[in-house]
Amino acid sequence: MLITIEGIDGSGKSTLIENLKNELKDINPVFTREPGATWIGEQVRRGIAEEIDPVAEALLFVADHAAHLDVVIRPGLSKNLTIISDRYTDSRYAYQSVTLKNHLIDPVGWLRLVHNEWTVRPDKTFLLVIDPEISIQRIKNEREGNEHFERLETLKGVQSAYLKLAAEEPDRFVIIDAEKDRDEIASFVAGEIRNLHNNGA
Ligand SMILES: Nc1ncnc2c1ncn2[C@@H]1O[C@H](COP(=O)(O)OP(=O)(O)O)[C@@H](O)[C@H]1O
Ligand SMILES: Cc1cn([C@H]2C[C@H](O)[C@@H](COP(=O)(O)OP(=O)(O)O)O2)c(=O)[nH]c1=O
Repeated sequence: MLITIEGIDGSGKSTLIENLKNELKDINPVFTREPGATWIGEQVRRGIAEEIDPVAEALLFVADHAAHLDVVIRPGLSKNLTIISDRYTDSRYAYQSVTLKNHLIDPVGWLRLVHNEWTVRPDKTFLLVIDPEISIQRIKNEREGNEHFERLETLKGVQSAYLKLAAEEPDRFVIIDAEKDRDEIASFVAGEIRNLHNNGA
């Protein structure tokens, strides 16, 4: 089973994942992430830091995804493991719909074509939703915040793209109020994943 955790920068994904590692020890899921599950992730990070051409950047994220499927996702699913990924394809549909909006007429349509036929659809996606002003504040408290995605206007656009995706696939997406207490969020998501795991087993 493939579970993904999505949300804008500073929405609390890493915090949630760390808590899930504790709460789901009995299930022993595989924790993974995009970008960065393979060496291609290092090139993606370089591309982000250098603010390379948005089409080149998008295709690096796609290359990272293809390698991630090959090395982690498909082998894990074939062993019937429960996989939890910190970001996945919806990150592309949400972020690149913003970064490519001045380059392509229909960025999401283009991205769907690029992924079709080889990607693997998640069984469930938990989307952390937060006021982008609050997420920016959270990020500022802990890091420099110079990644080019970590800008208020960008994060507002990314979040509305995420919400549109969630509205299109209500059975897959679970929307989480990311402004709630972190322990409350973690125990709710852990409970949902445990149920899915038990029903799928
Ligand atoms: N539910 C929460 N309430 C308040 N602060 C939170 C919550 N979840 C995470 N944080 C804090 O917000 C910041 C960003 O969280 P993080 O998990 O790194 O987000 P992301 O991985 O989505 O970028 C961290 O300082 C973290 O401690
Ligand atoms: C997976 C993915 C991430 N991103 C962005 C989101 C993040 O701002 C950035 C780096 O991802 P990530 O390492 O998850 O960020 P963080 O610094 O919060 O741990 O890349 C995309 O634009 N497209 C994608 O397909």
